[in-house]
Amino acid sequence: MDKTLLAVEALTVKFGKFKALDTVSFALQTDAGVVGLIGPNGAGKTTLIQTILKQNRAQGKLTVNCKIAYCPDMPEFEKQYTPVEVLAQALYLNGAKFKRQKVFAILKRVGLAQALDRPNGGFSRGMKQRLGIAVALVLDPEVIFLDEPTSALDPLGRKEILTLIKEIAKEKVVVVSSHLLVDIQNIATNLLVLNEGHLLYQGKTKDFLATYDRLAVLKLEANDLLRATQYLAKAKIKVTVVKEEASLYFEKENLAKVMQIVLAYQLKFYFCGVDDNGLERAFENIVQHDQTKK
Ligand SMILES: Nc1ncnc2c1ncn2[C@@H]1O[C@H](COP(=O)(O)OP(=O)(O)OP(=O)(O)O)[C@@H](O)[C@H]1O
Repeated sequence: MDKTLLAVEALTVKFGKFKALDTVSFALQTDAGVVGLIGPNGAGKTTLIQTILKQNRAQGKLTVNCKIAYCPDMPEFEKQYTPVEVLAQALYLNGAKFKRQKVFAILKRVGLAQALDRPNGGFSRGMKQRLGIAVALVLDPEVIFLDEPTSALDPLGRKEILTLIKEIAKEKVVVVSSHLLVDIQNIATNLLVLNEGHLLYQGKTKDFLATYDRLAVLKLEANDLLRATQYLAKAKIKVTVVKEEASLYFEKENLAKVMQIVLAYQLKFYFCGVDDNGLERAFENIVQHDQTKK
């Protein structure tokens, strides 16, 4: 049965008179998978993580029924330490025993098997990110918070870390805070959406997209853009034309009709469907219509 690992009720955090978090309530169950924690700059994401890690004074109720680990956006370690030594130190500082087999297994899992004996001072950002995740994993948490895990990485490094996060989330809850909404859309099954200290949404990513992003896109060869616009207008399908992208945006519910027209008139197209930017559009919509704003 799914267990509640962590719950916050009416959590409020003030810095002086300013409320960085305002009566935030949510719960994380064991089956939450990857949870995307998203919100504009200053929304309160870091404050929320720090408060859950008990680094801030807060009003409200915080219930933690599990072990939690945290990895910052740019993890740094004593430069001369090898990954094995970094993990040994983390275990030592947490009063846990060093188990060679376990440490090696974790370093292999995060993709550092080839760098076990190298001082981390020479590691790339991606490797340091992996080491940070390994440190979090070695403490056997049930929930891991990752702050901006892909922001400093190149596209390949980003992809690898996203795959690793999905893999870890098969057995743990991974809360990922990020501004890279395409990444979040790709990995998060659930979302926490914050704006100006208020929690605007918690729930499934797919329900969030269904509610706040109603658009699908047809990407065409530029020569066929005009023809496509005319045929769709004739079929009374409302579209938004983005000429520079040779794209037409329309309501998702018209997808089947649009496909029929595309095929019937043999329009040359690259893509027709729901794209990777849905979360960005949905996020803009919910933030723009935030009713909690005074
Ligand atoms: N120690 C502090 N003292 C005063 N104000 C603070 C403190 N920490 C955070 N704040 C304020 O609280 C608000 C929320 O900040 P927080 O860092 O949690 O936002 P965030 O969502 O993590 O933003 P970003 O995406 O920019 O990292 C901001 O207005 C910030 O200036």
